Parts: sequence; C-alpha cells; structure tokens
Amino acid sequence: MATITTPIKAEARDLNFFYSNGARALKGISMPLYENKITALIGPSGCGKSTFLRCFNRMHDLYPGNKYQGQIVMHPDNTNVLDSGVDPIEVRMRISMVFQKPNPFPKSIYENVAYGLRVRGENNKRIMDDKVEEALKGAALWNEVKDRLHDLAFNLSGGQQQRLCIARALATDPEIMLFDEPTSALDPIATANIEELMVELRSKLTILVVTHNMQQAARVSDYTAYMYLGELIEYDDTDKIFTNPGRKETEDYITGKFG
Ligand SMILES: Nc1ncnc2c1ncn2[C@@H]1O[C@H](COP(=O)(O)OP(=O)(O)OP(=O)(O)O)[C@@H](O)[C@H]1O
Repeated sequence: MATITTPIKAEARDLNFFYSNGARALKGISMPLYENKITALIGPSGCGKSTFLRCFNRMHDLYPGNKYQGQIVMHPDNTNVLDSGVDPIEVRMRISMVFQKPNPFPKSIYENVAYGLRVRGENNKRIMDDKVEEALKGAALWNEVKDRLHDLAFNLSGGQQQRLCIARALATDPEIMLFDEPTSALDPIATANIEELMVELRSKLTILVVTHNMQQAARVSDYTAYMYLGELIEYDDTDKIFTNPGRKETEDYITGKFG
C-alpha cells in the first residue's frame, strides 16, 4: 500500500534563542511544520511558546541584542529565514502573524487590509480592491463590512477586529500564518468563529498557533508540541498527545496535574 507523506513547509533545526539580557529562552528545538496542517504549541507560562513563534517571522529583530542560533528552513526553496542575508520584511510577507489582542491600525477597514500591499509597492486601485475583497472574504468578514469599508476599524467588535487582522495578514498571500493566543481576548462565539476560520485557512496555508486552551489545541490542531523551560518535550499527532502522550510531563500538563 502506498504511504502518503505530508510535505514539510518549514522546520526549526537545533534552534536556540537568547534575549538581549543573555537569558536563553529556547534550547535546541528541532520541529517540523507540516504543510496545510495546524500545529499547536502548548506548555506552562514562560516555557517559550511565544518566543519560538516569534522566531519564525524575525519579530525578535525589532529589539537589538537578541540572538538566534540554528535555523528555520522554509521549503521548497530551503531558505533559512534566520540568515542575516534574508530580509525580515520579505520573511514577514511569507510568514504573517496574528496577535493575542486584535491590533488594527488607526485607519479604515480597507486601509488596514491594503497596508501590506502598499508596503509591497502595489498602487493599482483595481488590483488593490480585488485583493482587499479576497482577503476579507478569506477572513469571513466581507459580508459584514462590504458596505462600510471606509469606516474606522476601531468601530468593529472585538471578534470582527480579530478577523480584520487575519484579513490584513492574508492580503500578502502568506505561506505560513502564526497565531499567538488568537482568541484569549474574545468571547465564546467569536472564539468559535476564529477556530472555524483557522480550520478553513488550513487548506490554503500552514498554521502555527500558541494556545493556553487545551480544548482549542485538541479541536483545531493536527500536531501538538509540548514545551517546558525552553525545551521541546514532546511533539506528535494531536490525537496521540491528548489520548496517549509519550511523556509523563506532557500527561501531567494536559490533565491539569502540573503544579
Ligand atoms: N524581552 C525579554 N527579555 C528577557 N527575557 C524574556 C523576554 N521576553 C520573554 N522572556 C523570557 O523568556 C521566557 C519565555 O517567554 P515566552 O513569553 O516565550 O513564554 P510563553 O510560553 O509564551 O509564556 P506565556 O504563556 O505566559 O505567554 C520566559 O522566561 C520569559 O520571562
């Protein structure tokens, strides 16, 4: 019988990260992100989940003195996104990020979504209109905002603002999307909408999500990584992690025994 192997979209190889104060927040992490799959990062507060996520789009470059060691290789082109010769702006077009709290710019709905395209140098109005519509549809927001595209983004509800941030992230056609606790500021209905959206987006791109919510990891992800004190303790199929984890530490964490 033929075995189907899922392609790897990106992989961390022996990744270490040091904050500017010298603290080593990641310790030799090697892990794949499978293409068109959702990978969840779980673990107790301070274990390095956000630090790891932020390496993927070179967010740490924004603060001097932070240091990466090791590689994050994207496929199929084998680009090491951490290489100093690789432009972080280009990386952020390919690997976009959605934050914990919705953070639209103080601009209109339209301009929020058009932002990345303008940074890329696009100024053809027809192309821009089409791209904005496509991204808003991709973020399941179009029907709610199509008649008020020039309203200020802050007039949207929290859940709508988060979908707007997803549309903004989608507009540059990223290959990977990073979500850092994307629903922790939202009510249960808005949370369910975002989870549903992530599952839909998976058919177009690859997702890495940090979550504190075990049910969310179990509901949306295909693979789960458990981190502790900057190390990757266990990585496996989400079903396996939640039903039969290989490590006692993982089991203690997901069953709430972790002290
Ligand atoms: N700017 C910084 N400078 C120095 N150390 C930092 C900085 N940001 C985070 N750290 C430390 O790095 C470690 C990992 O933090 P990180 O925010 O990645 O953890 P986390 O697992 O995402 O936590 P949480 O679930 O609470 O968001 C922690 O010990 C934290 O104190």
